[in-house]
Amino acid sequence: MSDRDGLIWLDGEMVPWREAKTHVLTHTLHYGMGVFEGVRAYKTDQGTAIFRLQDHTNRLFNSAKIMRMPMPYSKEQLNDAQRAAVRENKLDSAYIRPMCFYGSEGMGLRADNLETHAMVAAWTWGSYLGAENMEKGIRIKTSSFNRHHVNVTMCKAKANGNYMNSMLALREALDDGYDEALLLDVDGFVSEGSAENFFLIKEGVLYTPELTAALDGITRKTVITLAQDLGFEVREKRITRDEVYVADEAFFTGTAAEVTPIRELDRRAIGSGTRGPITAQLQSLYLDIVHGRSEKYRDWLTLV
Ligand SMILES: Cc1[nH+]cc(COP(=O)(O)O)c(CN[C@@H](CCC(=O)O)C(=O)O)c1O
Repeated sequence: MSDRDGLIWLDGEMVPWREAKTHVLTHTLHYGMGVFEGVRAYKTDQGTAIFRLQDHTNRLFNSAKIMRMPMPYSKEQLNDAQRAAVRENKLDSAYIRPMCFYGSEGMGLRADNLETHAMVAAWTWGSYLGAENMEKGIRIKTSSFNRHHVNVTMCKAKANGNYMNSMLALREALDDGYDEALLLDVDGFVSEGSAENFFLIKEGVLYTPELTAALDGITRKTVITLAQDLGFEVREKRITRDEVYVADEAFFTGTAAEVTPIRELDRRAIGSGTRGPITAQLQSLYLDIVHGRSEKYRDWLTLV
């Protein structure tokens, strides 16, 4: 990722991509206390637009607040940085990664002179779980790793260090031949994917786990709104893995994953074993919206 042309926003300046470096004694590199976002910009007939930019920036600031990381920039500055990262790199569509981290001002857990730095990079990133899987659906397994207990790390913060749990779960799933992991919470109820929120559909009703150990996903919020606008009932509840086995449909949501159908959990086909009809309807509407093809939800788009 480091050897490419382009520009990265770093601490208020656009710097050449290859020069956007940090010291090996960067505190976050050692201890994982940093916060980040995953944001997508899409090509629309009015130009390139970022989906729910303000919501993502709000969550970034909330994550920093939870981690008690002082933020040296305003929300407006971070919004402008994300728009600039897409625009200055001349990207029609992009995955945008804002990240705030502690620098190399000090080492050790007791370092009291740390400064928060901020970077924003943007690059082209296609379908997160494979274009063909957006129709066929993915195969997932229940992970042997639980999602964090809500009082171990802070699950409403999109914090760098939380993603060791995600990587352990995802790598186990991939090694076992699956496309993604489904993580249970410490009580054994379904929480979320390694980088996605989870939904199932049973007899026309959508169910999604109560947030607790899961990230408060922006795509999850979006899909709940869309489903309700389409007249579907959406319930947040504790979900067991075997409720997924006998569900009619299931899917993941996320900025990177968008709306990705799940066709199988733990070698049990879900419903017909492919993308279900309600999943297809929500996926199609979501993709119309992010590409600016829906007037009703245009407020969610910010032109770069
Ligand atoms: C743990 C987790 N849960 C749910 C979500 C969905 O949240 P939202 O994007 O606001 O709908 C994400 C986003 N995962 C981001 C990082 C992916 C990565 O591989 O890095 C993303 O989708 O951009 C998570 O990381």
